[in-house]
Amino acid sequence: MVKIGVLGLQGAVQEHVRSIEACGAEAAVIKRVDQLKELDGLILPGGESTTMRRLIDKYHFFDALRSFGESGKPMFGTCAGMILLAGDIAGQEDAHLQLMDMKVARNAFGRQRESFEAEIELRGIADSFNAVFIRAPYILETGENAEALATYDGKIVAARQDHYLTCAFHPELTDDHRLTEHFVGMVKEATEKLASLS
Ligand SMILES: NC(=O)CC[C@H](N)C(=O)O
Repeated sequence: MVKIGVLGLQGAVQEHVRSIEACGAEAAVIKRVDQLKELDGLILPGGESTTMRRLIDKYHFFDALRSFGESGKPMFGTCAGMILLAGDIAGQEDAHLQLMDMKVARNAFGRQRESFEAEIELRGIADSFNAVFIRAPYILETGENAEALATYDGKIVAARQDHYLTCAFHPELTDDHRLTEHFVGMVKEATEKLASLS
């Protein structure tokens, strides 16, 4: 069984744990850097990216999170987690982990639409998926290696690049676990591949 962590510094942590377990994988809340080495994959949850970044620095997670991704272990960033993964953030000089080749815009759906739900198509994953958006970002552009998996209102709201997965909404807040299941599949695949290399 693969073990998937949820970065537990801030945000929607428990809901992701429940969702990982519903997909038949083992889940762990990660609060210390040394816990990362037990993991096959990691979810960066939704919450507040600025606060999360402050805590990442405070608890010395920054380099460890980058190395985790660079070692080939899958990461899934949801909402604020998408902002943390992005290589470029509109209107901001410094991005955070810069593990995914994409430019994102924060709080991008506007004030009138702070939170909403929408049915979207997740390419290759679900024809119709109820997506919960909360002060959501979206992807303005993706690099060559990234593949857009979903759009809403003409904006890219989910993407995959190699072993990185990201979405602008909160898949952990409904009982539809298909996107998390997709990530669990990515983790299984990567774990087998990394084992065969070692
Ligand atoms: N629900 C969320 O994760 C919101 C993200 C938040 N707007 C941010 O910039 O971090």
